Amino acid sequence: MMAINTVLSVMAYNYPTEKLSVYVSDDGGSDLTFYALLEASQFGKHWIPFSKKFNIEPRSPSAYFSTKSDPLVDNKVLSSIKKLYEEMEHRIETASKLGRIPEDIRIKYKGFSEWDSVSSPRDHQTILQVLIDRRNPSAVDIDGVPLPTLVYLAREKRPSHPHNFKAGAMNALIRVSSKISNGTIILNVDCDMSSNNSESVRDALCFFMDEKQGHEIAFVQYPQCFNNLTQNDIYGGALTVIQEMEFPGLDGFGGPLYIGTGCFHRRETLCGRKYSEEYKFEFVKSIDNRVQESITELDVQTKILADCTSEKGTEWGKEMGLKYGCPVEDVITGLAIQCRGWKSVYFNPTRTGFFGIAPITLAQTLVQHKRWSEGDFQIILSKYGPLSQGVGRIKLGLQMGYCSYCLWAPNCLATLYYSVIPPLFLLKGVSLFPRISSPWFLPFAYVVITEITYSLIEFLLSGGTFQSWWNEQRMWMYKRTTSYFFAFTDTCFKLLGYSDSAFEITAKVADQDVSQRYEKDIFEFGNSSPMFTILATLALLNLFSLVGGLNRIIKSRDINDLQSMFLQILLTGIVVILNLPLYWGLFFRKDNGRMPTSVTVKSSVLSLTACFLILY
Ligand SMILES: O=c1ccn([C@@H]2O[C@H](COP(=O)(O)OP(=O)(O)O[C@H]3O[C@H](CO)[C@@H](O)[C@H](O)[C@H]3O)[C@@H](O)[C@H]2O)c(=O)[nH]1
Ligand SMILES: [Mn+2]
Repeated sequence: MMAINTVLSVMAYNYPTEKLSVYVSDDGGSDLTFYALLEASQFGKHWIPFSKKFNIEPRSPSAYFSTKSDPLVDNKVLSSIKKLYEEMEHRIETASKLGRIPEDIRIKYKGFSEWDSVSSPRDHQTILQVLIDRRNPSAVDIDGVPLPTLVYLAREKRPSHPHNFKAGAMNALIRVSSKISNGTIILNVDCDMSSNNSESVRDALCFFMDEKQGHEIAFVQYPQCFNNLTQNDIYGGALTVIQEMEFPGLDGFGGPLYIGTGCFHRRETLCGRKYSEEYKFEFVKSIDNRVQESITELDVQTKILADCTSEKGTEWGKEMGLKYGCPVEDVITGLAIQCRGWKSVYFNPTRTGFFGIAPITLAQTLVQHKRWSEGDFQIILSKYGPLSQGVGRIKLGLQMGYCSYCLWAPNCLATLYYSVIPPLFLLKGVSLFPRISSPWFLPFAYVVITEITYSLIEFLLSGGTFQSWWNEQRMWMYKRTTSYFFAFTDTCFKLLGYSDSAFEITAKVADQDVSQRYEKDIFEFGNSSPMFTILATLALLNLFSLVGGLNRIIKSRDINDLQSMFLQILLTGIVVILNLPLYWGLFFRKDNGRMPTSVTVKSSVLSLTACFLILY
């Protein structure tokens, strides 16, 4: 349902339907997805004219039905379309509960027969189905207006061939679409990211078609916004500062990063074309570049393009399309495009362009950030990095901008050091920082105060609240000590040739009680990931050190001790306060989202051992 809401939202853009084609890549290779899409193509015949007639926003049906009622929409029409939607939803959900397609439908559409030869999602032939073909005169909505083309693609997958994750899927789509509609501009969205603004296509085109500067622009990136964030945003999912401060900043140095979704690309640039001054694209001439072959011929010719062997001996994944071998295919591809001389644009209109789904558990968030920081770190180490290929090709400011993300992973070292060494030495009674009365205390005080004030001001100016800033500080620490740490070590192993990096998909569905806890801003631990053991060990280590250290100082009744230990007490104290929800999860919670007992035991043993080792 989520995916077809995305599809319907982009099919209903305010844009001439005969110039709009929608391609769905199903890397799961599931007949249920195909079935859902088939249903969506039928429902679209009602939905598209409805949304245009009443000019509704947003155009994802589920998002629209959950908004406040719109006085301009005829109630009778609304309830009938809502009924159609709910019936469709019911059919799709029944089919997915049963795990199979109703027999009558299966017989009616010959497309389903493709699945007779599918043995598993990772081992099947290419399945390409044109669900709505605009060359077909009967492909019209209930008012007789042509519908946008709709294509389903499950590229071939064989265990013997690397499929290259999302980048591989995108490249297959680029090739297949070049044979069917060959649009000049490609918008790419994740399956969970629906359009929230029906003008986005026209808006983006304004940049590309600008008479003075349009020809320099390779892609127009919208911010990645989420509509499932909670008020206090305990997992820092809003990425507030990145979207509101950093990306606009990068825009001034040649343009933002490509972040994989909500992005309009020039097809040609994405396929590897270099920028040149003389090159001016003629939009008018190229309007009718659709392919004229009949659908059956097309099918055979086009299908091959999504086969495993179609990339053999080509530049796909290297100089053409999205690059392979990096967990953040988007960022590395965008950087390569900018290094070829192109600019990008960051566009953040008042009416949000797209809404996606942010991870709703701590584990998902940390895994996502592991992928990001690992990918970004690999970029800087590769020959395509901002400090290698980027030198002289992009502006210094942009190089620095890329570096601030690419160096996330090695940043774990400093954070791990500060969350282990100062507390342990506090416990032992060894002072590591200057005492308050010393002039050397000033630089430390300066750094602490300015860093905190700056980050708070930046956060508030970006539209965040104090509470969510505080929560973000916790996530800052958690990401550095786990996601970035694993990303760093995995990359080192990879360099030594021990492992390979993959794209771990962010979960899109959750148990009801998980979602409920998320909505109440209650931390979700609930699994025994090694990341949680690290977090719990560090939290306990700081707690024991703080208690032990303060105890020693109080007993000694010496003000000098307090003076010389002040910074260590402050640091350890902040870590402990930030970790309050974690202690709660370790010792007091009874629900399924608490820390598993195994983590409690492991982390207690580890932290106590560290404390004993330093003491004795
Ligand atoms: O083998 C794969 C893996 C992923 N995907 C698709 O890639 C998209 C993004 O995957 P998701 O699991 O939602 O990852 P996120 O962490 O949310 O992705 C963010 O980070 C990625 C780079 O790491 C970018 O590509 C995404 O656009 C960006 O939203 C989804 O539509 C997936 O269906 C594939 O098609 N094939
Ligand atoms: Mn996602």
